[in-house]
Amino acid sequence: MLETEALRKVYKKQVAVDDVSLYLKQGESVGLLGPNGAGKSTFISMIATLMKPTSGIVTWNGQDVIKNPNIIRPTLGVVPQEIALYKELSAYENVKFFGKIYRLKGKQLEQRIQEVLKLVGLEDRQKELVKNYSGGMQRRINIAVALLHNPDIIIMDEPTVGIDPQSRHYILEMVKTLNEEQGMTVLYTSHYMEEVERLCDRIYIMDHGKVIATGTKDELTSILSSEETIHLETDQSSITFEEALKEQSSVLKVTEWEKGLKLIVPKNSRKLADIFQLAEQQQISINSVNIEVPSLEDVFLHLTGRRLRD
Ligand SMILES: Nc1ncnc2c1ncn2[C@@H]1O[C@H](COP(=O)(O)OP(=O)(O)OP(=O)(O)O)[C@@H](O)[C@H]1O
Repeated sequence: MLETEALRKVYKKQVAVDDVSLYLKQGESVGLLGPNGAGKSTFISMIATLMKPTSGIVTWNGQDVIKNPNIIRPTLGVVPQEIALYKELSAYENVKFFGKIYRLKGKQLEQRIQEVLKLVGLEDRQKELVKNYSGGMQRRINIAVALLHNPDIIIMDEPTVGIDPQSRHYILEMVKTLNEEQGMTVLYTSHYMEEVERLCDRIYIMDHGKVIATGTKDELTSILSSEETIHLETDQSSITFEEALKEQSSVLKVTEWEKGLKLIVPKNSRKLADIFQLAEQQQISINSVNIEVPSLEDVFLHLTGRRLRD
């Protein structure tokens, strides 16, 4: 088990990670969900022994990782956010270079190179120079490098940011396979709640350096189980309509979404008739109404008053 206790990092005066306690059991897939700047990269740099914490504890099977980084390094694969590859070399040459750093040799090295290239779906294009790869393909090679030494745990820092949909789909499926079929323990950071919902058994929601909620998706959304979300699709935006809705006693929150307004109301509050009446008074046409169970995005909004992607 990998565990942190009150892990903290202060950069000059900025508290980037504020006493975060988290655990990862063997074989679990755990998500760290939070907006940009929440402290996710700093947190995982500390558990990956790439950065010293200001205070706090990291243990791997009960042993102190900060005092002795070598107890975790051989079992850990880290996929950083930045692409860390030699662009003038081919994918094969890159993976081989890093394999040698992991002290793999000869037949074993060749075998592992081909296994990881196959895993990331790029074995057919391994001879091409990395500079000619798309951003998504480069990310996949970055992941291949992290898997070379057959780690038990993989830590991925927002691996799908800014890449093409095909590579994104490939990476998500691969993470699922690594976890479900090969039993690899996964720590996956993202600001895309749908990725974390899809991949992770348990989720930590982080904001401003702190863990603000944790649990399974069902446990987290049950924070809002007494509420439901109404999506109103309208043909125009209207501040007065929005304000009128906010004044309704049983409307808890009103926010905008791309096609209209999103309302959080107590469950079964039977607000629809009132909403339609208000819309008519304001001469707003409602094109569709959709009542939804809450998502992790709603949980984040509820806890912080902001949207995840602000
Ligand atoms: N080297 C540094 N020196 C000073 N402040 C830093 C440094 N690295 C990060 N920070 C600050 O610490 C906070 C947390 O940053 P961090 O990169 O860990 O967040 P994040 O959740 O990973 O976001 P992102 O996805 O944008 O990287 C931010 O406010 C950031 O500006």
